[in-house]
Amino acid sequence: MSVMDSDSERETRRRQMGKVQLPSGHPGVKAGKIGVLIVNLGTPDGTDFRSMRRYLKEFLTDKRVIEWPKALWYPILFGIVLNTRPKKSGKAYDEIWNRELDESPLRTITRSQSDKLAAAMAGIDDRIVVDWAMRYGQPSIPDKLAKLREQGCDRLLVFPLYPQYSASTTATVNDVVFRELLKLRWQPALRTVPPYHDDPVYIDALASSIEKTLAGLDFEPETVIASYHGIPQSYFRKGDPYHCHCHKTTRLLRERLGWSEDKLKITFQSRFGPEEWLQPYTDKTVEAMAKAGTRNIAVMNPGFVADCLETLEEIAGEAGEIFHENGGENFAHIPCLNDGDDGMDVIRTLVQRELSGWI
Ligand SMILES: C=CC1=C(C)c2cc3[nH]c(cc4nc(cc5[nH]c(cc1n2)c(C)c5CCC(=O)O)C(CCC(=O)O)=C4C)c(C)c3C=C
Ligand SMILES: [Fe+2]
Ligand SMILES: [Fe+2]
Repeated sequence: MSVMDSDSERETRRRQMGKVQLPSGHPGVKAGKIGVLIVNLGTPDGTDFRSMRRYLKEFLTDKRVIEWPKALWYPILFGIVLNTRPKKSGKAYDEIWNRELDESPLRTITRSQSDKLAAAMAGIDDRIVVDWAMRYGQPSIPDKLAKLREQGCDRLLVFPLYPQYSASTTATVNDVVFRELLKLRWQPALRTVPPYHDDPVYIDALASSIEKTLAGLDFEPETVIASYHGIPQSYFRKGDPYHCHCHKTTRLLRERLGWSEDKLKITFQSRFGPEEWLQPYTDKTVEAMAKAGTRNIAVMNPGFVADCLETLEEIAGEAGEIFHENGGENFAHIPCLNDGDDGMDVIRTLVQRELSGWI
């Protein structure tokens, strides 16, 4: 027995261990566990056209992601995007696919983060059950919520793995969780992890990852670019705090490293569709810097908790090519925090903090 001491908790534990005889006709009752569900964006099951189309359809029909009215967006989505994009995106995923496990790196890394978090939490409170899910694709949030409930979790902490809040990422994870709870008679008590863009544990982990990567390079970057996934300008104008969160992370990181604005620049990547997105754009910045005579750069992705298509293919691959094609000499990609010690320290610290009062 670890921290469980009250009579009702002891009773719950006895019930879980099968020591309590329920009266006949009484439905099975499982309770007393605390679920922690970490959630990242999503992943196709394969790089083939059908898998890619299924994944993109789920993703791009989410009203939080594409805010255009259905009457305008669906003819474009079903008439053009879902006929062309699956092939193009499938090719890009092919370049980074984890062939050993036949899955995307995002799925591999998220599962490992969950396993490592489970191991860390087991030493803290044995009622905690850790699991992971994807907002789009598999394993789905509804399936994992059902599994946690079946295991007796009557308290739930959901962790959308996005340091900077955006309606297109954080809110859409929470939406699915809230919608699922609507269906339950016996709902778990619910908490969600808030954005942590300015948390010292996160800023320290980023600084340490920069320092470690730079120490292993055979060149010194004149500039390090902090490249974040973009969102349309219109979302920002409607009040999404994402832009401010990205800027604050970058400013705190600069202060922590003692660097100037020229040494650590902020940019936004992964534009999609015809709208104007947050600027400056990463690809245009890398091109302009190379053309203007910068020879050595490194790019990091502080907004991504795990390496994925957007960091491995778009930045380590494409942005590196753009830099070299325009006269740049040395380009390095600083890996995401992933399941390394610094990254796990961030996840574990936040989970432990948000569970306070429950453990
Ligand atoms: C309007 C479209 C999109 C918005 C808004 C958007 C916001 C957003 N996305 C991430 C993180 C990731 N996005 C990823 C892939 C991806 N993103 C979009 C579109 C929007 N994203 C598309 C169409 C795709 C699919 C890939 C492609 O076809 O290009 C991923 C990678 C997933 C993987 O398996 O590797 C991540 C992660 C953030 C953080 C964000 C807003 C803040
Ligand atoms: Fe995206
Ligand atoms: Fe802002």
